[in-house]
Amino acid sequence: MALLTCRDASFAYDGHTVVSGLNFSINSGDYLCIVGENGSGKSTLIKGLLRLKMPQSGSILMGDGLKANEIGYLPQQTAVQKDFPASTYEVVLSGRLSNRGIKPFYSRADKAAVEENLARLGIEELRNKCYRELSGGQQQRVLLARALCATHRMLLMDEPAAGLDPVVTQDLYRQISEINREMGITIIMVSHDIHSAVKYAGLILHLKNEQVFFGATADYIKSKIGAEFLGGDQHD
Ligand SMILES: Nc1ncnc2c1ncn2[C@@H]1O[C@H](COP(=O)(O)OP(=O)(O)OP(=O)(O)O)[C@@H](O)[C@H]1O
Repeated sequence: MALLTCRDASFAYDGHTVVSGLNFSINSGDYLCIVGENGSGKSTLIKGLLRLKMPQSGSILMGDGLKANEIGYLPQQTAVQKDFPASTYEVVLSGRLSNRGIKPFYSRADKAAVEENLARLGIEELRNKCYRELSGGQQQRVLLARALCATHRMLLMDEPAAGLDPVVTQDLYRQISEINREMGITIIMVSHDIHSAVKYAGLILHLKNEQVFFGATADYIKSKIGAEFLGGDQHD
């Protein structure tokens, strides 16, 4: 069975439907990019996949033994998060909170997971630095390490490269791609960077307040909607 299946799902705010006709499945190891113009429903769908928002109609099913606490999340950063007064180490360690259960202290396994993910993202030397003093790209790496501490199965990301310069953005996308290929972690990412989306993702979901495309990236590039979106101006 698929890891996640959206079946005829729609989402609404105060009874007003903002995205509908969602029908797609994600299998273990997939890399999906959700694309579309501003206000097309991408973040709303992410909230639905995280179970923070219930569908107005239809359903979202988890399969393959996936549990809600096995989904790591890399949010769009708010000003408050950027100013968080904790060290890199503490921020990454906090990714283990959902696995800790009722134990009052972090275990040796929790600390080992932090070391592993600091190393994986090449940020060991930032461990004692205050999170708010890091650059935007470094902060995203720390949040990625934190999300990896929470999951071995699926990462959801809402525009992880927002506000980063092009070089740092490409580095971040490369690292995310490695995490997908080398660790087999399923990636679902909202991206405004359509060119990077088609470069790295195997699957594309295009929203326009309804699902207008879901399928392989190669087919998306050949489709009318894909060609238009790739050729046109990005509204960002
Ligand atoms: N909390 C909310 N209450 C009411 N309407 C909302 C709320 N959040 C989003 N919306 C509306 O739902 C629609 C979809 O918004 P959503 O944030 O999902 O789009 P998006 O594709 O992620 O946009 P962007 O690319 O700008 O981030 C928009 O019309 C938005 O105004």
